[in-house]
Amino acid sequence: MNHSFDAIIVGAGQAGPPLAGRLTAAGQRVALVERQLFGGTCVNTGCMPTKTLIASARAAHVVRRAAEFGVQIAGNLAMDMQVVKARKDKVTLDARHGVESWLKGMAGCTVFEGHARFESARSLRVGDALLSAERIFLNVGGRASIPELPGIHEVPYLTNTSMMALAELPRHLVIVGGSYIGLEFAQMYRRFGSAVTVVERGPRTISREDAEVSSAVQAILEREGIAFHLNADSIRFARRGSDIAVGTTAGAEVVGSHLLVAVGRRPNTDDLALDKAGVALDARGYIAVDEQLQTNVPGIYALGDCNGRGAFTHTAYNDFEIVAANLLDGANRKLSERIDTYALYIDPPLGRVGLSPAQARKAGHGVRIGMRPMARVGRAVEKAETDGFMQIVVDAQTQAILGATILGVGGDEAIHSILDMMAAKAPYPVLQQAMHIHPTVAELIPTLLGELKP
Ligand SMILES: Cc1cc2nc3c(=O)[nH]c(=O)nc-3n(C[C@H](O)[C@H](O)[C@H](O)COP(=O)(O)OP(=O)(O)OC[C@H]3O[C@@H](n4cnc5c(N)ncnc54)[C@H](O)[C@@H]3O)c2cc1C
Ligand SMILES: NC(=O)c1ccc[n+]([C@@H]2O[C@H](COP(=O)([O-])OP(=O)(O)OC[C@H]3O[C@@H](n4cnc5c(N)ncnc54)[C@H](O)[C@@H]3O)[C@@H](O)[C@H]2O)c1
Repeated sequence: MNHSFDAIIVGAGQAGPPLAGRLTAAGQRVALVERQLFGGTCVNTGCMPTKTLIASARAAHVVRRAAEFGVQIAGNLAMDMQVVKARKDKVTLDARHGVESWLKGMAGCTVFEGHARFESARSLRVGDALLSAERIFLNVGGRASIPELPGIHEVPYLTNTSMMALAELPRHLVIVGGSYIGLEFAQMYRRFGSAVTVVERGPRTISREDAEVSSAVQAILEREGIAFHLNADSIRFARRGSDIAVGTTAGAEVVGSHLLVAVGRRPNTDDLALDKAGVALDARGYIAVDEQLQTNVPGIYALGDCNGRGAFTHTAYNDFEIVAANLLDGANRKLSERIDTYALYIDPPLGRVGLSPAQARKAGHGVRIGMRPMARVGRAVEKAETDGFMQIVVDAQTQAILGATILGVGGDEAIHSILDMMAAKAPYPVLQQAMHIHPTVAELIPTLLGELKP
């Protein structure tokens, strides 16, 4: 069957559904294709389920510390992993059904459930249906990358996706990959009560961060009892009875009951028949896009994780906003105008915006830096959560705020105070002179700016 539309959207992740909303509201006839779960990674196997599980893990952590706050609890703490999973499943399912029913009830939007493959630059096949349109938007996301490491196919391994079905407490969870996914799961399962070991090939965890952030994060996690094997240059896997042995360095191995592989993600670009449309990939296999998110083929756009220009829900959503504004509102928004920002949801969280000190120096800025341990932040002291530090980097000549790091309680929220000033292109004295609410973490940001050092 042939179907003609004004636009085809492939993928119901973070950019596709809101784009369908804007295009149909503008009177366009839209086809939206989803092959698996509405809401994509964030809703089903990424942000939402992990942050829900992290909330359960934090509850356990707070209970363990109860006596410090004068709260006496009789008996031992016990996790009911069935309840933990059921709570996570409900949050995920509610969100998935919300996206699905929104799209299926959207006037002007026809939903096709199946795998889409290009037949030409203007058409895609989904099962028996051949869809054609002048504009095609790819929001196909990515999946866990599983490299051909020695022995990987001889052992049962988990990814962020299969972790979602786990309803038991691993005796010993070994996590290969010490970055965002690995560290969030590491602390979560340690707090649930598992022994946890992180095996990382590089010399430090979260290697995109400055070394002082990596070491502070590792120290926080080690204090909770998580073991780290860094510089693991002999990663290999073997069965040991019902357990799994993970080779780390020459002659050394870690044996655990469960294995999570979290060594990065790859885009879902290999099964789209992009060659039939002539869409070019970059060297890493991501769909190459210009400042407006358009591919080398006019009329075909790529949004979200599949374009390699961001790897977060907010970057996927921002891609949607740029495309919608340019196509429907006559704007000229550009990808390069957005400011990098994200959080790592260990507890306390790591909030990041813009350049780190090392990145700023590398980019040629003369820098001044404000730095304060959370132990000198009243709000953190009151809450007895004094791990971490806050740090801000400004340009010594222009007074522009270049970036900031808040590793500490409330860091994921407080960082927005700095992000928004950067978006407004305000020089740092504007933020320094703002009166902030006491007692908050953010109230120390003006203080930090009064303590800048070269
Ligand atoms: C464990 C984990 C935790 C995370 N935590 C956070 C976090 O806290 N904060 C944050 O900002 N980001 C987080 N992320 C990243 C975030 O989930 C992703 O950046 C985001 O979901 C990307 O959205 P997207 O729309 O690009 O793609 P996706 O959400 O992956 O959506 C793509 C959709 O396209 C569909 N699809 C693919 N190919 C086809 C095809 N050929 N035909 C039809 N349909 C197709 C897929 O089924 C999928 O539904 C996390 C990721 C993981 C894995
Ligand atoms: N809070 C958040 O926003 C959040 C949370 C989780 C994931 N995410 C997104 O998901 C993406 C993927 O996260 P990730 O942690 O899987 O990947 P990553 O690319 O950030 O890190 C992969 C890690 O695995 C290590 N590694 C690679 N090969 C290895 C090997 N053979 N043996 C041992 N270690 C190896 C790397 O050195 C690196 O530390 C992130 O880029 C992020 O955008 C975001």
